[in-house]
Amino acid sequence: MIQMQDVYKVFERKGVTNEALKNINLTVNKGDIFGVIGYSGAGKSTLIRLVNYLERPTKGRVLVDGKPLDLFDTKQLRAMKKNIGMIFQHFNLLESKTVFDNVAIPLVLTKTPKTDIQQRVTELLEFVGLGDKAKSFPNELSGGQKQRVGIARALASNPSILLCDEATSALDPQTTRSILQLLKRINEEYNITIMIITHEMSVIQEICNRVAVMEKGEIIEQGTVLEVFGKPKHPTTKNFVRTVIQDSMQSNMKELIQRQSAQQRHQLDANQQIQIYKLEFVGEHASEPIIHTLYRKYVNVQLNILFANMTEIQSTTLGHMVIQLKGNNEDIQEAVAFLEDKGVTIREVKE
Ligand SMILES: Nc1ncnc2c1ncn2[C@@H]1O[C@H](COP(=O)(O)OP(=O)(O)OP(=O)(O)O)[C@@H](O)[C@H]1O
Repeated sequence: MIQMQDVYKVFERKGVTNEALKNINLTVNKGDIFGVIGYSGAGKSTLIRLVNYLERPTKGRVLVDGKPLDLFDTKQLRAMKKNIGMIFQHFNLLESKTVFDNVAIPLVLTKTPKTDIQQRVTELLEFVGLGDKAKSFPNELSGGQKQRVGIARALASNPSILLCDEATSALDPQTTRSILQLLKRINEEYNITIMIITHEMSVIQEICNRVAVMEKGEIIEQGTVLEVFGKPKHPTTKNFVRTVIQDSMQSNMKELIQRQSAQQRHQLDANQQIQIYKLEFVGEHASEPIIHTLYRKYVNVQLNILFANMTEIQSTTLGHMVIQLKGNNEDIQEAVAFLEDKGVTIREVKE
């Protein structure tokens, strides 16, 4: 478990003060794959570097497995660092050493017997899918393979925590996916807690169970991935979510519908109206035939689906829909009440 309590980090250089982290409070539970997302300069790298004490907080406390790092002596800090592996965007491999020797580095540093090193490195290379690359040099590998070496090296000392600093940012989408799947296996099979920093929401969507969104050194929103993707509150979070979930129509579609609705309104009977609503479904509501029931039950209301999208987050379906309801006000309100009763979040869209 990793905890940060009221953490601040201020950098001072040549008389210039830079408040990189402000009032950070977060808990990463054992077994989590915890994502931290933010734009460049938000403070993500500084935050993750506090966990293995590459940076020290100016104020506040970082605890690993309930123990405050600021109270550790040198020996305890060394043991803590052994317990925390880290992988990097640019892999940080030694070009002059073979794949085998790169993975062996942490074990050589801790004076592990040669036979144990041989066994452990061979086992790790098999695990990351590089069993046949032991004698290769980093410049003979693809980006994805280099990151696999980085992962094997980070696992060499049997850590219980793995920190990933933009680990897939230099990789193409397909390679990114395979590396993320490998991280998921590490989390599940070795029960390693993972903390990932990224600027890509697709990374969070793919493997994280919890997420914190950072902006200008602060955490502006955090929660389960389902909560944050389902109901983002802060405008920056909404922008990130929109990069992976299309929750509304494109603007040219909106204009077309506005024009059509305006024309239809001219032809309405005196007591009729047209209303447009945005619906959000989460979990089991997304799989129930709610719209079908609405259509069958409220025969005086004409239903028109203008937009629909379903996304899977953490094995739960998230649905977004825009519908047009035409009828008299009372019937429309009854239909809306039915949807609310079914747990659908519904909001009228004003044109
Ligand atoms: N060693 C340092 N000395 C001075 N300022 C620093 C130092 N490290 C980071 N900063 C500053 O702290 C702020 C946060 O930087 P950080 O690298 O943590 O952000 P980030 O979200 O990881 O950005 P990026 O995605 O671009 O790496 C920035 O304004 C940066 O210039």
